Amino acid sequence: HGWGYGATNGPDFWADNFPIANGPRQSPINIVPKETQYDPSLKALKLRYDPSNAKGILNNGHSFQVDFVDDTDSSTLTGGPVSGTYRLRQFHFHWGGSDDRGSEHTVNGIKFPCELHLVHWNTKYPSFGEAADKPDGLAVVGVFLKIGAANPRLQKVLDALDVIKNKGKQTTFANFDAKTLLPGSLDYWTYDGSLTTPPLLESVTWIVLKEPISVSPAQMAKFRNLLFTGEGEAPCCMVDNYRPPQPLKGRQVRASFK
Ligand SMILES: NS(O)(O)c1ccc(OCc2cn(-c3ccccc3)nn2)cc1
Ligand SMILES: [Zn+2]
Repeated sequence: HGWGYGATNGPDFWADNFPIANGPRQSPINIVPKETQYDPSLKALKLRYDPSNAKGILNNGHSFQVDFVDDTDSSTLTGGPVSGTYRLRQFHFHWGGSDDRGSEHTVNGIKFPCELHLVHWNTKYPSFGEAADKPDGLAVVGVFLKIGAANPRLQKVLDALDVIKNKGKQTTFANFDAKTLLPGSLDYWTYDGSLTTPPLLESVTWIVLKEPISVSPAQMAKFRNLLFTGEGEAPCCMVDNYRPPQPLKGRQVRASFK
């Protein structure tokens, strides 16, 4: 049976098939703001997303993701801690079975109910797959979701979930502006890390935004209606699909803000 988030295939078992799980630059981490270092040389993050690049929405059995056409430089990340141009490939979320947990990164040990990941790959490589195992191959922007007022920007995504309830289901998802999911401030923390799911490749420059966006309890309930399981299998709710924080192992976390 493949990796997952269950009692017999969850994060504590991943090292069996993916020994890099115990590597030197694993993600997520707990961010302790007082131990981060403000770096005045860090540039402002520049995110330019073209809504027409949105392609589809897929339940991949671990989360759901919105995939983007990434054969041109029309949806990119530049500036921030990276050099060069990174293309938006997909975004997805991690969330808990209740509002007290669900994020992968934590801040002073605090868990948020949900965390959004916008996944980009370095165009110095020919494709996502080629970039995915290079130390500077990927850049993921992490955005915390905090319980509050319903977030209208999430609604189009949440309304699509009913038709992708089961693992392997997908549907078209056109004309979506991922920029609408970003908070007002692009202040960020950044550190060198990894994919937070197998294959756990140590290829990610993490860019975690300080300001959360809002999500309501009713909207969180919609995430929890998804299933890890395929049609015809005993249904298992897609919840708690987050890896806990990993050892920092001497890494420095830099802040783009004072
Ligand atoms: N949660 S997260 O944002 O850290 C995150 C982001 C992206 C992920 O991609 C997994 C993956 C790797 N590959 C792959 C394909 C071809 C060659 C090598 C790898 N395909 N999917 C996993 C976790
Ligand atoms: Zn993720």
